[in-house]
Amino acid sequence: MFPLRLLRTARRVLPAKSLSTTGQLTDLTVDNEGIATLTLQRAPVNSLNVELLQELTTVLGQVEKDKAKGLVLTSASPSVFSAGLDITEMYNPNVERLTALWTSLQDLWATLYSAPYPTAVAINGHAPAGGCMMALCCEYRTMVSGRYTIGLNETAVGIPVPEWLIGTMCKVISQREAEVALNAGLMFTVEEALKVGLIDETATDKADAIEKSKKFIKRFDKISPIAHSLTKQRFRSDVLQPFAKNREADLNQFKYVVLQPEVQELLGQIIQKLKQKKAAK
Ligand SMILES: CCCC/C=C/CC(=O)SCCNC(=O)CCNC(=O)[C@H](O)C(C)(C)COP(=O)(O)OP(=O)(O)OC[C@H]1O[C@@H](n2cnc3c(N)ncnc32)[C@H](O)[C@@H]1OP(=O)(O)O
Repeated sequence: MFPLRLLRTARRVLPAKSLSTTGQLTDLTVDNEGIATLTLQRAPVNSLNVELLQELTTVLGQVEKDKAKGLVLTSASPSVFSAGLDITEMYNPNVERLTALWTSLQDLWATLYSAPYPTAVAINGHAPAGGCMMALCCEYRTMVSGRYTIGLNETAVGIPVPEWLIGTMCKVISQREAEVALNAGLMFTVEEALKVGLIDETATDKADAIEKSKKFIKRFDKISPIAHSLTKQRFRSDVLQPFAKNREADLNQFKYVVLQPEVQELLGQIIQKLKQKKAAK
């Protein structure tokens, strides 16, 4: 039996900006056709800390409650969609905070992946790890052309890719392409991402990416919300259902791995490298 929240029975078309909210770390606006745009705005690189993850999940709940026609996800940064999990949250962590980080990530993934409204993403810059995860949850991906990269590079930072995220990736690109990329933590250029189907189309700039995302959302104008949401749910339930059963084990595995001395050492080196890179700019 599907949870009731996954069924969508009606849309409301609201006046422009009527749902507009500005949280600290995100911004939500709604245009005059009822399409919501959710912008990540945690400078400098939208790295996902506990607060950003929780705010995103709360805002997605609001988009659902207010029956927006659909959602476009994007970022306020000129060159980074999201740098993935905030590495400083995983280095020398407080275990309670580490638990909150992973459970908040699980909540965000489950909420966005099972969103009953149409979702699209305007990827306006780099999208490693958690950035790629958010993009993969959406039904349509447009990425701005440029020297950006996208992919699940978790193994390169010492973290195994969780099963639910492997499942999410394998719904988008072939299992073979996913296995090769995820085992080695490979990132795709925009051209490579288009070739393997990780993104659906390229855009010239952010405005173009948002326009293309909205065009995708408008495809559903003549589709019944209940038909869309239930069909989407049926495509995704084989990833969502095992996740719901294994959340606790998934959390324990993440904490076990992150707290290993060699993973802590690697995370420390990555933080150091990022600092040196900044200093060399
Ligand atoms: C769904 C996840 C499931 C499993 C778990 C996965 C674990 C992870 O997600 S680990 C994170 C993986 N992310 C990365 O490996 C990306 C690391 N960052 C970069 O490669 C680059 O920063 C960038 C390509 C995203 C952007 O490059 P750019 O030149 O524009 O900016 P920088 O000078 O490198 O960085 C600016 C600033 O931001 C800090 N920073 C960058 N990434 C992170 C991060 N992931 N967490 C925390 N902080 C980050 C960087 O240190 C700089 O900070 P300062 O301004 O204070 O020096």
